[in-house]
Amino acid sequence: MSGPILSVEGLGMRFGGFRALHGVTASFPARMLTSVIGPNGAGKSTFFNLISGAFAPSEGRIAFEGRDITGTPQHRFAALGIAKSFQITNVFPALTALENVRIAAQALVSRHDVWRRRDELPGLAEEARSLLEEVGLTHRAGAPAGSLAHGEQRSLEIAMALASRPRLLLLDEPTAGMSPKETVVAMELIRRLARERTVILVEHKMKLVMGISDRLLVLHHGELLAEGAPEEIRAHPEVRRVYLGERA
Ligand SMILES: Nc1ncnc2c1ncn2[C@@H]1O[C@H](COP(=O)(O)OP(=O)(O)OP(=O)(O)O)[C@@H](O)[C@H]1O
Repeated sequence: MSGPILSVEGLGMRFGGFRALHGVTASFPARMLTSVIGPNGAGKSTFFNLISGAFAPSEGRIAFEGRDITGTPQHRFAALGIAKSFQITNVFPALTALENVRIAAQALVSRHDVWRRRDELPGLAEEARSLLEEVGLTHRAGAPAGSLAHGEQRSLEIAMALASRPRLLLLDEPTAGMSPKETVVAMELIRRLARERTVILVEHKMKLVMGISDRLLVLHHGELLAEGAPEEIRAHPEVRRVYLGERA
């Protein structure tokens, strides 16, 4: 097994006097799918916002590939090799699926090539097509993004996140609002994506991620309650008590 791609030490976040997250120390192995789960209010979104740079932590450190990135502004994350896809649908509805991905890819390339017309940048259309293929949307390339089904739009957002060629992909409740059928497709996609890169997934529904995760972290009341392989988490008495509740 290779070393951790991301590690957090004593990570914490306060909102005014309220401690939403406290003392979380954990490592995320490279090329694995780790899910961060926990009941309502456990601190999952706060944790996601800290490791994706949306908030600077009130306490603790974050290291990416051995480098301290604590407090790095969010707009620098893509250049570091970290991308995220949000719960909120984030596509340009009037543009085609392909154009949406091409724009995401352009945003990175054109930063280094400001004099050229953006639509002339070489290789971008091909790059966008291969990203659409990776998320299973080739057949929808020419469709306006706004006409895609909800699940397809979420896959499109993932393709846009992949445009920065991240080594670490962060996903916040990627199946929120999906039908059961769309959820199955999304889970298969995420599992496939995790073969090529590291994925950290934040999810409320434990059952959903048990089958696809290599490892799980369980948060409860803002603290790390447990971590381990799915079978360890499933059998963990504290997790069963706080999370599975009625079946404990
Ligand atoms: N901006 C904020 N200001 C004040 N309190 C906050 C803020 N964001 C989160 N909290 C509180 O911090 C705690 C953890 O919230 P968080 O959203 O991280 O949990 P969660 O595990 O994602 O929950 P859920 O599954 O319900 O989305 C909650 O009690 C929440 O009310």
